[in-house]
Amino acid sequence: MILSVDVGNTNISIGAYEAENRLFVCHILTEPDKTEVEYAMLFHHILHLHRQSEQDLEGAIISSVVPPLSPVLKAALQLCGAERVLQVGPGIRTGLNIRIDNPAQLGADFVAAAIGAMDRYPLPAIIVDLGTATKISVVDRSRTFIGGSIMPGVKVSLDALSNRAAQLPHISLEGPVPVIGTNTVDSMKSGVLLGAASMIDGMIARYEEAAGPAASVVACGALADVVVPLCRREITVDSTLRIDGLYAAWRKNSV
Ligand SMILES: Nc1ncnc2c1ncn2[C@@H]1O[C@H](COP(=O)(O)OP(=O)(O)O)[C@@H](O)[C@H]1O
Ligand SMILES: CC(C)(COP(=O)(O)O)[C@@H](O)C(=O)NCCC(=O)O
Ligand SMILES: [K+]
Repeated sequence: MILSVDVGNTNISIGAYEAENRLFVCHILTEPDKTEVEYAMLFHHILHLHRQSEQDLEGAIISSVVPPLSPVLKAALQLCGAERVLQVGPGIRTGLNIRIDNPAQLGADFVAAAIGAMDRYPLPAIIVDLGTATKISVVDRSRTFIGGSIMPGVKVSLDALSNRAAQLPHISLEGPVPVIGTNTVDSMKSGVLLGAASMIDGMIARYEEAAGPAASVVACGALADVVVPLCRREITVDSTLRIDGLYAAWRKNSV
């Protein structure tokens, strides 16, 4: 069994794989102060909860945008018996050409999602990743990552708004979203959710003006389920894009 571990600024997403099969997916909170033993205990329990044995754990692949946690998670996975632990970064074969000013600067979550997209969807692909930050990027027909956009995440901007405005409550993003709000909560939902959806539609149009029509538009990230249904553009939600992309990278490096 191989674990793919995608460390974002809010959640650590974990996928377990055996040959062609994904055995389970789960998410834990990103907690930079936890030690390797604490993460090892979490991995241990996660495997147990999913009726998997630590004995079967062969290796793992990590993508991390929280640098101090990378060595901690690597050590935790080794404590659980993973002999080989890879990390997305220089020296790892991904099949993706990264053609930006400084490829080493690119967040590993962009890389993981791009590998997932080129593995499963027709190219050129536009990828919309709705995590802590909202990210949009494009992989062209020749499997080249040509660049992207980074904006405040939907929840991050909502929280910032509630924190900064004395009369605005903290709200959840569930339920119906009216276009024209007639009370504070509905007006916030309209602004934040339809605003994000319209921004994404608008950005996809601009990406296509700049890079040509996309053969696929794919979305991932925990907020994709809330925002993508509000978009006008047809977008495929693929919640396991990053962790499946990581496993694809593992396989490319294990021959
Ligand atoms: N059910 C949920 N579980 C986790 N995060 C959620 C959930 N619903 C919304 N969120 C929000 O989604 C964002 C995290 O998305 P995720 O794709 O896990 O991001 P990251 O990889 O940056 O940690 C946070 O802003 C979080 O508040
Ligand atoms: C843009 C990000 C903060 C997004 O993080 P996330 O939403 O996945 O937690 C992360 O990809 C990052 O730190 N990137 C480095 C800068 C870059 O990609 O250009
Ligand atoms: K994550």
